[in-house]
Amino acid sequence: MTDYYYELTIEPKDKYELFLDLTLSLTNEALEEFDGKIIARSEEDLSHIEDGIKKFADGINIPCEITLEKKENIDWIKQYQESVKSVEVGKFFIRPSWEEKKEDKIDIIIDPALSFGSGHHETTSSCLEAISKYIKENDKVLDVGTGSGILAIAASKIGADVDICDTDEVCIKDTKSNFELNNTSFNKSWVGSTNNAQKNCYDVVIANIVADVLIFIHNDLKKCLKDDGILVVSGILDKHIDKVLRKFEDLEQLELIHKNEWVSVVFKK
Ligand SMILES: C[S@@+](CC[C@H](N)C(=O)[O-])C[C@H]1O[C@@H](n2cnc3c(N)ncnc32)[C@H](O)[C@@H]1O
Repeated sequence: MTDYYYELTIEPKDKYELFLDLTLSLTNEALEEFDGKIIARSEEDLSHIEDGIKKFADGINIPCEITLEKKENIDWIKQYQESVKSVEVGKFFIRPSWEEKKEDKIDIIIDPALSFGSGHHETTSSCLEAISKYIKENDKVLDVGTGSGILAIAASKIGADVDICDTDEVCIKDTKSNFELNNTSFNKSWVGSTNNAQKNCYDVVIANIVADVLIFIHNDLKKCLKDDGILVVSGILDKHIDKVLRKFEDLEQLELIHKNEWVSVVFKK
């Protein structure tokens, strides 16, 4: 890509089609037509076309405004990449694949995609803090509502044995490719929720969903936990925290993490 491109704008006051045909015959570039104007863009200088059109307009005595501008080329891919930033949370450094890893942190690569979970959102970063603190090697972990798979990847990088589920099939697909990208693996995956999970099976269950869904699935979340197991629930707006806490009153509350208006809670069964 060159640093500059040329933009030629032709605005004939009459016989528009004639000018259009002539411009088409003079360049191989795609033309834009807008508001009675013909616009050609090229990384090559277009002054020979400007001259030709001027001579033609003078020859047939039709007024025609012609401007040729040299404009700066913008590298849109570079601009987009610069807008996607890495983030450091707990033991983890989450980065897009085009950024360098950080030596003293556990490396997680998540490229922007449709599924939720880049590490920037308060709910995800609170879960990553909880994972840093509560998950140990060989723990059996279930990530409910895995999204991009970021939390499951984090747990697997600590050495946990991870299962994943999400009601959205696309998320399961994205999670699989993100696991490959991170050169790590999970155990089981399914499209669906905690009602399909094995009972009394997990040392840690993480669910970053929303308050209403957490309330709806609260019994299943508890059932799949082992006795003494840890449950991390997240995605709760602070105005809904009381109604969520009421559903988990039978568990011991270990920690409540508040980030802006978002609350996450860590319980022990
Ligand atoms: C806020 S995203 C969390 C993504 C990721 N775990 C993170 O922490 O960034 C919530 C995810 O939960 C999924 N989800 C919604 N309802 C669910 C349910 N009842 N059971 C399982 N997953 C659900 C959504 O499809 C979405 O991918």
